[in-house]
Amino acid sequence: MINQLQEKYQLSLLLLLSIVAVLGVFPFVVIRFLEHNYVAAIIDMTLVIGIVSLVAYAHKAKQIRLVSAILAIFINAGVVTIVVANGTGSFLWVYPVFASTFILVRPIEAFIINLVACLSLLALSDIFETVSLNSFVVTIIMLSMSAFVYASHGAKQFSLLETLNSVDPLTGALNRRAMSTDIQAALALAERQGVSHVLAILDLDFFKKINDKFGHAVGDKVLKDFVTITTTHIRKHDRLYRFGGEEFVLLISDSNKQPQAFIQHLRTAIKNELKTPDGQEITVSFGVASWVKGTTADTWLKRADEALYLAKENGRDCAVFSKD
Ligand SMILES: Nc1nc2c(ncn2[C@@H]2O[C@H](COP(=O)(O)OP(=O)(O)OP(=O)(O)O)[C@@H](O)[C@H]2O)c(=O)[nH]1
Repeated sequence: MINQLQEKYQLSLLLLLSIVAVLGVFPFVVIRFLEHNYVAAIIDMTLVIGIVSLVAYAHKAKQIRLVSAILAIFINAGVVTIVVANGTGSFLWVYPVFASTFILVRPIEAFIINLVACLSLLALSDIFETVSLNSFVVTIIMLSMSAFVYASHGAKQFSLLETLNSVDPLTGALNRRAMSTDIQAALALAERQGVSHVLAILDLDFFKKINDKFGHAVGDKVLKDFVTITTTHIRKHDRLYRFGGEEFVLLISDSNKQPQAFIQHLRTAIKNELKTPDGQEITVSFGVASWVKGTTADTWLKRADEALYLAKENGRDCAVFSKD
């Protein structure tokens, strides 16, 4: 969800950049033509057309990160070219272009792109015969450093927001919001490409007794331990979500061809490793439902929940697979 928000934000920045390019650079294309400075006019025109085309492609293909990176390199290369070709007449464009780079790519990437552009300017342009090299170096370092600090701060805040939005604060498992988004994505993948997933609800057995006997704080620790243990036994692409209380959802990706064996292995591993403070084993019941054609998020969870009910009825510490 936050990722979608970030993509929309990045896309709106790209759109803004293309508007600025058209409104800010295009008049110079006309001015350069009128001045018969055709080289500069062609470079400016190439920049405008390149920026607008790349942004249109990003909008259509949703390749926002890739296009942003290409655009960052493109505008830096563009500003170096125009300064080399046009000299001090285009020199001031270096500053807004360097600052814009931090909007397009990660701070460290922007810093490197700026550095390469800066060194290219020093090597290729003769503007430093008229512009003070010391002033240029100091002002450009100040600009890049300020933009770097500001962009890094923004990136950290975004990552914190992402964590707050998608992670259960007690256990560190993903939360229900993330689960809803991922289930929808898994359903779309299954319908489009036949990449199916298995969904399991995991419920700790007699958890209330643990709370009653050892207190809520120990209950909390058991939940945390459960997440740590489970996470070490699932693969990178599998996802564990806290569904509520002592109930968790596991979304297992298609590449696991033997979900039954995997679930039984996981159940045994948790039983062997998850303990009460006095060393008693804690067991877990599983209700498991594979994706079938026509599955919705609600029916998938319902089938897993019904299977879990049967697992509890069967005496707990077991996994029941939905038959439909
Ligand atoms: N410590 C702790 N306990 C919680 C939390 N959320 C829910 N619980 C407790 O989990 C317990 C769930 O109890 P039940 O629904 O009866 O389930 P159970 O005792 O595990 O029994 P079965 O599921 O039938 O095996 C309740 O006592 C809740 O108070 C939590 O965040 N921390």
